[in-house]
Amino acid sequence: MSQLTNEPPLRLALRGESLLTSPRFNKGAGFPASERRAFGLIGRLPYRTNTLDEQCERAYEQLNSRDSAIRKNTFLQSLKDQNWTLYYSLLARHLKELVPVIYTPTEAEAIANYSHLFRRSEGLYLTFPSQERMEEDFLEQTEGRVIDLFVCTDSEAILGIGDQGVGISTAKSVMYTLVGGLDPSRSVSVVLDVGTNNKELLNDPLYVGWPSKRVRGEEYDKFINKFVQLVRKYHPHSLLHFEDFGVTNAHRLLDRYRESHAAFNDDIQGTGAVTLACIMAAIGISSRSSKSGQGKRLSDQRYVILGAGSAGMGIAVQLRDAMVADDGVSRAEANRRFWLVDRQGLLYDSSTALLLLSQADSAERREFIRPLSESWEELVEGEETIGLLEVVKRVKPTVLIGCSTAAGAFTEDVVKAMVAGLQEEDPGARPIITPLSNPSRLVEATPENIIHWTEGRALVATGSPFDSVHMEKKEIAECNNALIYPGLGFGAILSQSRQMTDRMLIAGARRLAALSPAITLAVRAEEKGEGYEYNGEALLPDFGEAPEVNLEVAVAVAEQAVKEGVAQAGWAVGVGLEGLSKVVRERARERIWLPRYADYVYDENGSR
Ligand SMILES: NC(=O)c1ccc[n+]([C@@H]2O[C@H](COP(=O)([O-])OP(=O)(O)OC[C@H]3O[C@@H](n4cnc5c(N)ncnc54)[C@H](O)[C@@H]3O)[C@@H](O)[C@H]2O)c1
Ligand SMILES: O=C(O)C[C@H](O)C(=O)O
Ligand SMILES: [Mg+2]
Repeated sequence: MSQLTNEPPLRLALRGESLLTSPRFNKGAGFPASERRAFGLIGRLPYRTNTLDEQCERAYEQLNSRDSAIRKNTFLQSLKDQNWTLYYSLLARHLKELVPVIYTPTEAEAIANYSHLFRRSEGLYLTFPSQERMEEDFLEQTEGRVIDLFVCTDSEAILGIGDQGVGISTAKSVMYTLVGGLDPSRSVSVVLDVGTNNKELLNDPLYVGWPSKRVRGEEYDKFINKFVQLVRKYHPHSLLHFEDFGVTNAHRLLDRYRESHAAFNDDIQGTGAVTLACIMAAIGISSRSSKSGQGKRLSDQRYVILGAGSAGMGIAVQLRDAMVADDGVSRAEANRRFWLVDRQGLLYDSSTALLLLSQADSAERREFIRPLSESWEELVEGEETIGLLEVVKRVKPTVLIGCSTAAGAFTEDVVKAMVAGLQEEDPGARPIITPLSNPSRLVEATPENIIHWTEGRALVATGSPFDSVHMEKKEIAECNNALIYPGLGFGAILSQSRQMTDRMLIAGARRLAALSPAITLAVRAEEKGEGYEYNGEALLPDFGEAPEVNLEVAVAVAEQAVKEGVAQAGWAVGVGLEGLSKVVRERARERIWLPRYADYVYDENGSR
């Protein structure tokens, strides 16, 4: 028995060098004397045994001797290659500080330099020219393993930095463990290498991916399908997470697979869910601040979204679905609350706009196209594009969302026009502005600027982390899908849901919104019968609280899966609604993986 955890010792078949080079089981200087003897490690390690605390202290010192975020990122990557327990313990102890180092925004730089920083391979690389042997390669790494999660990418639209050939899935998997509590030995990061159209990479002799133009069309679909069918055949209960696929494939693939497997597209659904939570919280604050009523309901708002790609459409659809579910409005009515602006300006039914649309896969977009009849005619005479500023002046949005990759697109003019439009109705109105493009340098406007241009009135959240703004002490929430997807995924895995349904996503978002610091304070004040005034609290919980928050999200999602009858886990079958919450929470707590050393005994038939 482990003295710390009361768990039985782990039976291991690895010894000596193989144990020290297994990141999953290695303890480095943390191996106690008894295990050093049993596993042939005495001469392989210096004398003293360190505690995990001491190891973390040493690793933190080493990390801090690196002077830039990218060098810290590479150091942490090496640590992960050596010792998972130490890596995750260190991250967990400095969560808020280190999430931006291993994930957004530093991960963008790491991926852009993937081939030059490359040291050790990680995960499963499935490459187009080797597709004949895909099953063999897949089984080589997965056979006999229990796998809960596959995170796959074809790297065509990495964050806002475009086609990177290979990258991203490992950083996403790390967040599943770090904040979602998923056992890292039960997840696989998959690179689906179908080439790249990035000329710099193609011309780089050190590029490690397949140096060929991107495969498209039927051949591409067949390749992806082959992979998905392997996942379905060998791991039918796993969650299949799609990340950073190009806009022409993202929706299509999700629609194709989501009925038959628990498939999830993070850029569409993760972003949709975290933004829904953020907007719910923001409306909670704006409606309390506004005299004439900015409106309490999602359907009371006017939304302008810049960038109608995977994220923009995911957000529109998620907000729309929540309006239909919560506000009792029809789908058509809810669609009319949105004005989508892309490269060609407002999406409206002019011939040019439709021609541009037909070049992209636009089934989702079509529902949101504005009819020309709504008094834009005089504006478009002789010119076909209706730009963001004009849209903002006309629409007077209460919510402005950016997921365009267009750095600085929310100009002072745009933001001030939004304020002016709202103040016509109510001088106390609070514009809700969320520039979500990543990494930080692509943000549509910095929080600092937005807060100043709006004289402190705006409610702001961003995609990448930003410091708080001192004017009126505004805390800037990070509205990044990593605040919710680990919990959404854990909920689906915990319940072995056969699908990730829309209602599971809404349940997760609703739970996250309820945990908003700004809302929590408002509700507390009201419960005590005290007056409430917004004082700049963050709209969403901080990443430092992400593990607790994601546990709550997971519980909400798993509960919803049971209620909807899509949960297939043994514990979920036949469990009644009464006491469901308690059962789900207990199951979740049992499943959470925490970075700590188990005791080992040698067994030649044990794990390796
Ligand atoms: N905060 C988050 O959690 C989160 C999640 C997903 C995506 N994002 C960010 O959102 C951005 C978009 O991601 P995506 O996955 O939707 O990419 P995408 O390529 O699918 O979509 C981008 C869209 O923006 C449009 N666009 C490009 N330039 C524009 C301009 N100047 N004006 C208006 N529209 C323009 C493109 O035509 C496209 O439709 C990225 O920067 C990404 O990092 C953030
Ligand atoms: O990766 C992130 O930080 C969020 C999102 O998935 C993105 O593509 O930007
Ligand atoms: Mg992404």
